[in-house]
Amino acid sequence: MSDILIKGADLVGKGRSDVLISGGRVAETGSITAASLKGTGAEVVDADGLVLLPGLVDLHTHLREPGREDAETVRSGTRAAAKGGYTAVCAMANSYPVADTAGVVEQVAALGRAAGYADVQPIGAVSVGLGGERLAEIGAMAHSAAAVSMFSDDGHCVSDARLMRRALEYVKTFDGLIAQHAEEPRLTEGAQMNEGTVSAELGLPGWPSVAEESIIARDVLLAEYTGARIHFCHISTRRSVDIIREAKARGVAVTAEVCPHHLLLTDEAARSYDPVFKVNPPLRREADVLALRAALAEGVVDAVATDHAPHAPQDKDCEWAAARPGMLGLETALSISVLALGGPEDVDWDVVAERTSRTPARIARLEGHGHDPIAGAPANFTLVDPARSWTVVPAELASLSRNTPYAGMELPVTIQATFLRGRATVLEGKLVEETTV
Ligand SMILES: NC(=O)N[C@@H](CC(=O)O)C(=O)O
Ligand SMILES: [Zn+2]
Ligand SMILES: [Zn+2]
Repeated sequence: MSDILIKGADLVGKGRSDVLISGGRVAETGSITAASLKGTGAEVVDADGLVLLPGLVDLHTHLREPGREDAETVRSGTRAAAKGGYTAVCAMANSYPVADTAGVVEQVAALGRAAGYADVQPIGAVSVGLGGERLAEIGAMAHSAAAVSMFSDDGHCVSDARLMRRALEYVKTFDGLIAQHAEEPRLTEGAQMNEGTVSAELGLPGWPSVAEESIIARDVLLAEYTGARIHFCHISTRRSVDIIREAKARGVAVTAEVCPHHLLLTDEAARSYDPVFKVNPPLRREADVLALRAALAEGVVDAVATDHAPHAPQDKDCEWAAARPGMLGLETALSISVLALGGPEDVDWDVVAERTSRTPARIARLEGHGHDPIAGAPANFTLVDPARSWTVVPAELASLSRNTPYAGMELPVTIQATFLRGRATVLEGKLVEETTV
């Protein structure tokens, strides 16, 4: 692997510098001339006008392998991740078979290594088969080669309070984390979209905010009682933010993520009856979007997570009620995050780095990720052009699926390059086709 000299990048928005990468780590920063490197064979990457960020880390990715390789594979999903500026993704457990044993999580991690586009950290299921009844082999997954520290039944809520209590007590023994999909199932039976005036007008059964908020309130109390860490997936309402803010003020070990689509889109989109806008939790009201944006800027919401949820055409190109919930996210997340945090000209890149990389890396205990470019740091970075916008063309996405809600939209900022431990996975905005680990 040859050395790489990144010339003239704006380091996390704090000023221009060169960065020399050698042996997968940052060797040196400052002013480094190409001439002084003569003979070392360093590849020079011109980063004039580009912002260098720590490689993005996604706490919530559905890679669909094993089981639904028609919608996504570990390889196609991590290629989408690299294109989106990600160097690490946490793979949700709702595959077929479910990732509820050491064997499955080890397989997913191995597929990630073989593909070589981003580090894949498997998330283990909380309950056997996501059934919500018996704890999965949490200890075996934690102690496996995949070293699982995050557990989630995502797609389903751990609605049984006793099971949640036991799961929290268990993961606390090894500093693990439960990531909860907060949805009280009795309040969302048959639900199709956010419960409100739009659902009433469209005649679609509603998914009320309180179904999310009541579980978050309960689980904050269980986390406080057990002293364990809890993380809330894809929070979508203003009152969820309030509950989390209050819990944090009391010192409860709670963290939360928000998805790009909940920072931009509202339930008005359902008027099109286009199932591309069907997602769980559903798109909410403008007031929720604004509260989530403010909470993300403030840090009450700790991280942006994509909830990248690829679906095959037959599961999306059908009537609204029959369609599966979920939308693509990896290739558009940074653009939407920048929009939600003030737009490309006013955004604080340090806040972007905090919410999309450093904090999620800390939450998932991914020690090699979320580091700024200082000497000795692992070279997991992405280079962003803040001045170049792009138009989302579904057919051009690296994902195997096409269910993006942003088709045809012009979005700010483009990913120019991504480096995974000093090796380019994306260069000049394009995937590097040969990746050898
Ligand atoms: N978000 C979704 O609408 N769908 C997710 C499941 C989930 O995140 O709950 C999926 O796996 O498709
Ligand atoms: Zn979920
Ligand atoms: Zn999900």
